Amino acid sequence: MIEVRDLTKRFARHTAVRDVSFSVGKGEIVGFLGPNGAGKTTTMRMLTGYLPPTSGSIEVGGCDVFRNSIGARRRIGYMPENVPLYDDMRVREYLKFRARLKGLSNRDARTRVNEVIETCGLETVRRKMIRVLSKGFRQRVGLADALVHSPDLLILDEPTNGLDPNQIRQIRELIRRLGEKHTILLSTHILSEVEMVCGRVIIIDGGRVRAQDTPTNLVEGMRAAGKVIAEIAADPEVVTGAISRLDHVKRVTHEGVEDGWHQFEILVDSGTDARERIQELVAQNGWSMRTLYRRVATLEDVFVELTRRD
Ligand SMILES: Nc1ncnc2c1ncn2[C@@H]1O[C@H](COP(=O)(O)OP(=O)(O)OP(=O)(O)O)[C@@H](O)[C@H]1O
Repeated sequence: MIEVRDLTKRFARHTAVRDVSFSVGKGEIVGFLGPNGAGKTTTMRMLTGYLPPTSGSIEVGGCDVFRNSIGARRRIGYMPENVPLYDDMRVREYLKFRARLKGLSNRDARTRVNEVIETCGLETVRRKMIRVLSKGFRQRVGLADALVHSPDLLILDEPTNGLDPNQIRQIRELIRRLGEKHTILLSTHILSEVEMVCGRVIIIDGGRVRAQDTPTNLVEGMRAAGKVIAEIAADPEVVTGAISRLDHVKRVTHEGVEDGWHQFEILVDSGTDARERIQELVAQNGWSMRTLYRRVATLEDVFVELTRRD
């Protein structure tokens, strides 16, 4: 459904997106993750044809987004980060207006608007002015707008941004339902959301793709790399230095202290387990230790590991 090849976008001297390539198959729900400023919005704006790339190519449903922009846009429903709505229009009137702008006949527009109002749970507010809607309902209107011309592909830029936990859950459920009929590319900062709805994840940072895989494979890869947590009552600098010198230990981070017990996070090489050697080290030095366990990795660990700045 989406084929992105060597996509680059430069703004004056700043390169926001560099040589990004990925594809999204029909029916997939793909999470697009990255820290602030990673290049997610810039990439999504290029995918939807709003921003021309400096170089590279994008095909959506077999149409080149720039050479055949009308064909591509017909297949794309885009919900930008801050949904621009007309506050002085009523929900139904606004959606009808948008449907007509997207080329639907008067009759088709009426039918589709009724359908998307139902799909997006907007029945109770269909006659309300957009100005009076809560943020959750505004997001639904944005989604209904993205859906009104029956696109195959939905591109959603932080659809749950700024919503309360109940609204987040409702929008997430809606996205999951939409995923039964549509291909979805979705950017978000909420990693638990990605684990719940996305079959695959693309992580970008500094404008480059750092990883793309299923959430499970990413987490498994991380788990294989392994993290051990230890709480030791001894000088943290001495402990950090000694553990760092053990074989297969990649990094030791002093996480904090509680009642004299210093907590350390120890990253070890794939397939190794440093716990026995840490135990020996603690015994040899006569330190006290109250915790030593391997920690199960989460998608958040993968994200932090791939995008950390130090
Ligand atoms: N029109 C522009 N002119 C100049 N620089 C820009 C422009 N748009 C974006 N940038 C820069 O490109 C980089 C990527 O921005 P982008 O908005 O794509 O990031 P993002 O991953 O969507 O971040 P966020 O999660 O904060 O929305 C940033 O450094 C940003 O300042």
